[in-house]
Parts: sequence; C-alpha cells; structure tokens
Amino acid sequence: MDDVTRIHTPVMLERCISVLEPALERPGAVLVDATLGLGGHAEAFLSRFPELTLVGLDRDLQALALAEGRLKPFGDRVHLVHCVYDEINAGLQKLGIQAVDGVLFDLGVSSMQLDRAERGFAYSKDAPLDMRMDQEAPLTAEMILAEYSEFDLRRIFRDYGEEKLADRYARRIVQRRAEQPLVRSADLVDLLQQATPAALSRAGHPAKRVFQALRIEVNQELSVLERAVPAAIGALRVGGRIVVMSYQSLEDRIVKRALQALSVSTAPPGLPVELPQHKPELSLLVRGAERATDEEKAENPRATPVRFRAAERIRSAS
Ligand SMILES: C[S@@+](CC[C@H](N)C(=O)[O-])C[C@H]1O[C@@H](n2cnc3c(N)ncnc32)[C@H](O)[C@@H]1O
Repeated sequence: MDDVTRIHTPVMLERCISVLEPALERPGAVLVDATLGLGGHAEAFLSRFPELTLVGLDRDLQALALAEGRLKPFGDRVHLVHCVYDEINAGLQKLGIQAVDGVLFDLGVSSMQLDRAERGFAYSKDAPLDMRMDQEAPLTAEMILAEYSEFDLRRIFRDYGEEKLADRYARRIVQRRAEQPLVRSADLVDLLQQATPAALSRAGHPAKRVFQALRIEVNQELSVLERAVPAAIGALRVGGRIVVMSYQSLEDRIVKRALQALSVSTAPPGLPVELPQHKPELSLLVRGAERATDEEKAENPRATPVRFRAAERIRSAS
C-alpha cells in the first residue's frame, strides 16, 4: 500500500456513516463514492456494512490505482470507474445498476494530489503548471496562462478565486508572457509575490486564490458540480441519501442551491390549488451546512473548512 493511503484521515467519517446508515441497511445496498480519492471513506463504509456494494468514481488515474490496491480485500463488492462525476449515470448503466441507496461527494483535491509536487496543485512546491485531476484531459494551467486573454484571466481569478487583485495579476501575467512563458509554479508564485503590494501580502499567501482559480478552470469544477448533484439525486432510489462535503464557498453555494431546488414545492405562489403541484423530491437532513467539531479540526486540519450537507430522496421525479 502507498504511504499516502496510510496517513490519510477521511473527513467527517462518523457523520457520513451516521447519516447514510439508514439508507445502506437495505439488503443489496449500493453506495456510490463519487470522489473515491485514496479510498479512505470507501474502505470505512465497506468495513462497516459487510453486505454493501461500492461503486467508486474518480477522474484521477493515480487515485484509482492507489484505491484499487487499498480496496482489494473487499473483492467483487467494489467497482471502480474512471470518469468525471457528472457521468455517474453512464457509469452505473455500464455496471447494470438501475438505482443506488447512497451517494457521497468529498469534493476538491486529495492529499495525494497536493503532496505529489509534479501534479502542480501546490503553490508551495515547484513543479510544471499542470493541475489536471485527469491526466488525460487536454487543458493545463500552463496553457491557460499562455493563451487566455487578459480579460479571461481577470474573470477566472475574480470569479473562481474571489481575488481582489485579479486585474493587477492578469495584467502582469500578460506582460510577462510576452517576454518569457510561465511554465513552472515557482515562476508564477514569484510573479504574484512581486505584484502584491507589501500592505496586502500579510493577508494570506498571494498565490493561494490564483492557484485555486486556475485549478477550478483547468478541471471545470463548478460547471461539472452543477450537473453532478442533480444527476446523483436522479440515481437515488426513494429512501436513498446523498452527502456532499465542500471545502470552499463557491462549491457549497452550488450544492445548497441544487439540494434546495428539489426540497421545496416548485409551484409558483398564487396558482389555483387544483393545478398539479410539483411536490418536493428531497428532504434536507441537515439544517444549513454542518461543520466539523473542534476536536476533529484539531486532529485533522483538512476538516477545518468543510461544509457538510445531506438529503434523502422522498419521492421519484414528478
Ligand atoms: C478530497 S478527495 C476524496 C478523498 C476520499 N474521500 C478519501 O477518503 O480518500 C477528492 C477526489 O475527488 C476527485 N474528483 C474531484 N473532482 C472530480 C470530478 N469532477 N469527477 C471525478 N472525480 C473528481 C479527485 O481526483 C480526488 O481524488
């Protein structure tokens, strides 16, 4: 087993188990781990529910290879699929599975992706500007920095990084690439540090938000998530449950909207009562977004920003 799988502690594991448990006790239950990563959550679920079948999705081939080794002891109870999670239904169809009892999303990058410098996700490690979760995907961070217009760079830094200095950083990148391309993360970090006024350099690392924005753009994370949550809900049988853990507000906003949209009656107010009403398909299991306990945050700093949302499917699509 690779070292990275041994040191990884799954975020809010006991909470995930307690929320999904009522749905997974059914004989023949199927859980989709839509963000398999290193298989930490998956391994715990397979151990806790001896009859459970697990379908693990990931767009990262290295993650799938590591998880495959870790989950080998569970034999044919495990099915791994290399795909983007909005392709959940195609993945299930290939396996001949019509509906599932639970879906778990633990969004973002894995500790392995951050730790392996060559993947280019960490601004603290010099590496090629890659940032692809799927090593077969066509777009890298280097290509974005070389090819996007100043307007588009500013837009992604502002919209995906919530970066106040988006204008300044986009302008500097365009000036710099006219002389020399940006190919390594250290080149970009240097440029951002030099472009940050001293008064602002105390408000966190200047590269943090730009790296987040580039990663989101490279992997089209937000548009994929917008499609994936409704698709996952569509795959749940009635009584099935979904848990989503997000690590930044842009993702959490998408998850919140997707769950809320299906948990309220969608009939516009003021319509005569005899008209057919769209009844809610989901019941929210958590009020707002739950956070990790102080104890868990102290033990596992990755849990600090997590926002946990969950819902149960109470009706099939109308
Ligand atoms: C935070 S890690 C999951 C860790 C996992 N829960 C564990 O306990 O080991 C997130 C994983 O989701 C994968 N991922 C992120 N976005 C994805 C997407 N759109 N489709 C498929 N996998 C995705 C990443 O490649 C990464 O391996």
